[in-house]
Amino acid sequence: MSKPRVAVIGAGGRMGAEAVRAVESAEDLELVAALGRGDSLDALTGAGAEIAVELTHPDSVMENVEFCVRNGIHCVVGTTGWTDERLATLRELLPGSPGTGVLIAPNFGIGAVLTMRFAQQAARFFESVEVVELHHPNKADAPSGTAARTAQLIAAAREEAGCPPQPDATSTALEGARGADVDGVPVHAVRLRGLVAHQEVLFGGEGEILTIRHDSMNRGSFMPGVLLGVRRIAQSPGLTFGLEHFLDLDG
Ligand SMILES: NC(=O)C1=CN([C@@H]2O[C@H](COP(=O)(O)OP(=O)(O)OC[C@H]3O[C@@H](n4cnc5c(N)ncnc54)[C@H](O)[C@@H]3O)[C@@H](O)[C@H]2O)C=CC1
Ligand SMILES: O=C(O)C1=N[C@H](C(=O)O)C[C@H](O)C1
Repeated sequence: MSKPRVAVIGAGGRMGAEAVRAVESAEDLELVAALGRGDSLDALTGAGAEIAVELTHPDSVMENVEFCVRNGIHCVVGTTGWTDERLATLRELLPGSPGTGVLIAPNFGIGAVLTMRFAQQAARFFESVEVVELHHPNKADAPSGTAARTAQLIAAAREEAGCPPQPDATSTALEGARGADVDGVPVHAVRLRGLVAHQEVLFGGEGEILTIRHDSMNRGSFMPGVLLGVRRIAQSPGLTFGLEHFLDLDG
C-alpha cells in the first residue's frame, strides 16, 4: 500500500523543521516536499502532495490553506491567526472541494488540549478566571492562539451555565495592565527568553484557587499531535477546529 504523501510548508521555521523530522521519521508517511518562504506553492501539486502541514505565519497561512483546498490537498494547520472572518472564508471555500479536510489545531500538545478541556469543565464552578500564557520572545502574535481559544471555551461554558460577569473593581488602570479581554476573560501574555510555550489558567472562588498549568518544554512535544492530525485528516472532510476532535476525549 502506498504511503500518504506529505508536504511541510514553513519547513525552515522552528516548528516546520521539527515537523519535517517527524514526518521523515514516521515509517507510514512519505515526505514529498518541504517549502520555505519564497517557494512556489506549485511545488505542492508538482510533488503530488496529498496532505500539507502548515506552520508559517499568520500573514501567510490563509493563502497557503486556500491554495491547498482549491487543489484538493488536505491541510493540518498549526499556524495562528484564525479570526472569525478567516474561518468563515474557509467554510465557504471547503464545499467547492468535497472530500478535502482541514484541521486547524491551536495547539498540537496533548497536555495543552487537555488543559483546555479541563478549563472548560471547571469554568462554571468559580467566580473568577484569568489566563496567563508565557512564550519565547520570537513569537509573532499575542495572545497565543491557545490562550484565545481557552478563554473562548471558558466564556462559552460560563455563559451556558448562566454565570454572571466576574468581579473586578478596577476603576483606574494603566493600559494593558488587566490584559486583553477575550469574551470577558482577561488574558495576559508574557514573552521571556528561555521559555518555549506555557499556559496557566487561574480559577478563583471563595477561599480557594485552582491552577491548571501546561508546559511545552520543547517543540518535540507538538509532534505526536501533528502526526495524529496527518494520519486522520484524509478521513475527516470539511473543517475540524481543535485536535480534541481526534482524541476521543468523551470515549
Ligand atoms: N499549533 C501548535 O501546536 C503550534 C503552533 N505554532 C504556530 O506556528 C506558527 C509558526 O511558529 P514557529 O515555527 O515558531 O515560527 P517560525 O518563525 O520559526 O517559522 C515560520 C517559518 O515559516 C516561514 N514562512 C513564512 N511565510 C511563509 C510562506 N508563505 N511559505 C513558506 N514559508 C513561510 C518563515 O520564513 C519561517 O521559516 C506560528 O503561528 C505559531 O504560533 C507554534 C508552535 C506550536
Ligand atoms: O508560537 C508558538 O510558539 C506557539 N504557538 C501556538 C499558540 O499561539 O497557541 C501554540 C503554542 O502555544 C506555541
